[in-house]
Amino acid sequence: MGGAADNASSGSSFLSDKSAKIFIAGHRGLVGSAIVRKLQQLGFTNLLLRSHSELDLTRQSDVESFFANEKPRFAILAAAKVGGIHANNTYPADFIAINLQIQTNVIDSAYRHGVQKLLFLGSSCIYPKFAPQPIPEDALLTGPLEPTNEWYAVAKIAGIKMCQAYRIQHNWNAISGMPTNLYGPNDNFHPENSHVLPALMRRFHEAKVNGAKEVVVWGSGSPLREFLHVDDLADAVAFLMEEYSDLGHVNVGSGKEVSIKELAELVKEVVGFEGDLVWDKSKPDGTPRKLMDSSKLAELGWNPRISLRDGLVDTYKWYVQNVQQ
Ligand SMILES: NC(=O)C1=CN([C@@H]2O[C@H](COP(=O)(O)OP(=O)(O)OC[C@H]3O[C@@H](n4cnc5c(N)ncnc54)[C@H](OP(=O)(O)O)[C@@H]3O)[C@@H](O)[C@H]2O)C=CC1
Ligand SMILES: C[C@H]1O[C@H](OP(=O)(O)OP(=O)(O)OC[C@H]2O[C@@H](n3cnc4c(=O)[nH]c(N)nc43)[C@H](O)[C@@H]2O)[C@@H](O)[C@@H](O)C1=O
Repeated sequence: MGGAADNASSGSSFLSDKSAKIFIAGHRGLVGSAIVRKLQQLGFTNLLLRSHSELDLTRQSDVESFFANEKPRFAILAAAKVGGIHANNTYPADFIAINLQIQTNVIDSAYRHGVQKLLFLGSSCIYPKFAPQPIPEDALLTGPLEPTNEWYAVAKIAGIKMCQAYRIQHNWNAISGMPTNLYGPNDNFHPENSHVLPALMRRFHEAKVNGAKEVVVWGSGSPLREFLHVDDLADAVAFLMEEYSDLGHVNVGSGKEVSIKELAELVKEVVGFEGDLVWDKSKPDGTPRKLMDSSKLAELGWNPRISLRDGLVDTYKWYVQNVQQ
């Protein structure tokens, strides 16, 4: 089968045809739902969406049939097995196998069935545990990974390499964006398996409602993390679909880092919990520092807009209206 074509650099503009059929894989998740909101705001009218129960992306023949029948012009891959430090550390087989399956099926079928351009999403955990800070794109594969998420990272690195290989061999327009830690509406607020920001928002909220005196926070509080609101990420995705068609992956960060202790104090304040923090040092800290160098994206012309405080206020409002019992 021939595949899409042949024309990695000169495909027509993403933004110029608002009736183009665009497959957003994972449209009910944190990232996929933000991309849907963004594309709808931009006026796109032909979004192709399938829930996990309608199309299991780990099933190769189902994915192949789906692309053969639907023939989307663009594909954005925001479906993945995702979780925080505890989930990554507890289910290594799921994190490597499911992610390799989903991304291999989607990338290969998209190529075979004429998708003009595909965007793959990785994560800042692809970089070595002790990468130089801020982390430039070329730090990839220069040192050992952080053990709590190496299985997920290996799958994501394979996704980047698959996009590059299809571009090199087939001249196919597949690009990769590497977001930093994200948060916002439709996040996963599971008490153990989620990322730190939604986990703390839920824990502080429940403590406030129940009149608890203390909230437990994992680790030492010293690790540094960079957070980006998912609406900024969705804006960057639309930007990259329009402006970027090249081999190298692109970091997408806010450029601002906070310690987990500072984050916990900020979430506590936004939620309005007035008790104390207790640190559970039996839980892993993970990577000590993870700030990406997003200057490549800035030089292309994109910058984030939403501050952490504003994003937290917005996310807590959404949480109270949509999640809490
Ligand atoms: N959240 C973050 O902080 C970061 C996320 N990213 C990346 O962004 C992307 C999206 O993450 P995020 O939105 O947070 O994750 P979510 O868990 O919120 O969403 C993932 C989506 O993928 C779908 N999905 C999972 N497995 C399958 C499957 N077998 N078949 C079909 N659909 C499936 C899920 O559906 P269902 O829920 O029904 O299973 C869900 O809609 C991922 O690639 C992730 O690596 C990168 C950096 C940071
Ligand atoms: C996006 C990224 O997400 C994961 O990496 P991570 O950045 O380490 O993610 P995290 O949000 O789970 O933790 C950040 C820090 O916060 C501390 N922490 C405190 N209290 C809670 C807490 O209650 N829950 C969680 N999850 N962490 C907590 C926690 O101990 C750690 O020091 C990767 O596995 C990988 O999947 C990936 O790509």
